[in-house]
Amino acid sequence: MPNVLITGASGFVGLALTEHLLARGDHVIGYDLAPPPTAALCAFAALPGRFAAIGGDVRDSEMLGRAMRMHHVDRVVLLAAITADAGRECAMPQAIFEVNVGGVLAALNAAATARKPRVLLGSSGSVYGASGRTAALLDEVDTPPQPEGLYGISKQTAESAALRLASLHGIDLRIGRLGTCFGPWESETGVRDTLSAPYQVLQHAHSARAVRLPRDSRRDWLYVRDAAAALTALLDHASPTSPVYNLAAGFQWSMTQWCQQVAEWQPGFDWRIAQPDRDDEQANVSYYAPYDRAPMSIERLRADTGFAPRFDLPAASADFHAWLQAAHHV
Ligand SMILES: O=C(O)[C@H]1O[C@H](OP(=O)(O)OP(=O)(O)OC[C@H]2O[C@@H](n3ccc(=O)[nH]c3=O)[C@H](O)[C@@H]2O)[C@H](O)[C@@H](O)[C@@H]1O
Repeated sequence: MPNVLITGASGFVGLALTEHLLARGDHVIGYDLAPPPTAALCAFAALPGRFAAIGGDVRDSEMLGRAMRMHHVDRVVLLAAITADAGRECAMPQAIFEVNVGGVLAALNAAATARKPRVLLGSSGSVYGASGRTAALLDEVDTPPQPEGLYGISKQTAESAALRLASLHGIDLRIGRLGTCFGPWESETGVRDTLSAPYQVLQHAHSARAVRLPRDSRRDWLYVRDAAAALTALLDHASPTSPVYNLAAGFQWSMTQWCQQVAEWQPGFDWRIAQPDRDDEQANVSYYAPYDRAPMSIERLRADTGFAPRFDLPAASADFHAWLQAAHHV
């Protein structure tokens, strides 16, 4: 069974990927500043794979190298990130680059001191930036990356810098641009400034607060269990035809459809699109941007790995609801 080191393993996508890999018997070494939540440790203990957590700084190349050598790591997935909003961009611009770019370079240098494991860099659809306003479909070849925020800029920089360093070291590097995830294990990690809109709606619903959407909004929401499967498909692939892949859903649905799903679980759930002319009604769900980003193409991923998402909206909704109930979140 492969030994997989995951940076950012205590985060939203990191926990989902760890669970997915442990379920098939991989050994996972979670490397993160923060410890995994207790609920995740309990879930991991019931799975066939072995899990070990290391508390460490992602910028510390020596410590990463020691962890890779000690655990005979054959695969590395880089998910540690600061997902910044405008406030954090102003407050700590350097830290965003130190972690999102510096942490990636530190891990690649560490990998060069170990058995040169295969490396998968978790990048982001945010690298497309302004292209998302105009393109019909965000494609790895045809769509120019035009990141607008420091987060997207740092991710694009990480992609280019990682490709250069991996080539110098002779390391097998793959890059997966993640779509916008929702689902189990999402929480406020303190370094992710905008929680997904589906999660915000759930938080309001569970606190018996009415939801007022800023507008209806369509997006190619990616259920995090599909994100974990897509990352795994790219990680497993013997010889990808390209270094960069979109990891996305391939279909869209709207936030009003999500509210309808939540209303099925929670009778009496009060939601609507905010009507500012009615008593100055304010929206209480924040979207990432004032426009709907174009969906990401998954044709390259589908053609090369055979990946197909398992969770359309009804399937994701049913699975998420069952998970929330089992975890006593509802
Ligand atoms: O969709 C995306 O764009 C992003 O999705 C995920 O990010 P996510 O899991 O949603 O973020 P968090 O839930 O905040 O997890 C990040 C983790 O990194 C860790 N981290 C962050 C910063 C740091 O310096 N060190 C460190 O270990 C945090 O403790 C946290 O556990 C991926 O991890 C990112 O690489 C990806 O770019």
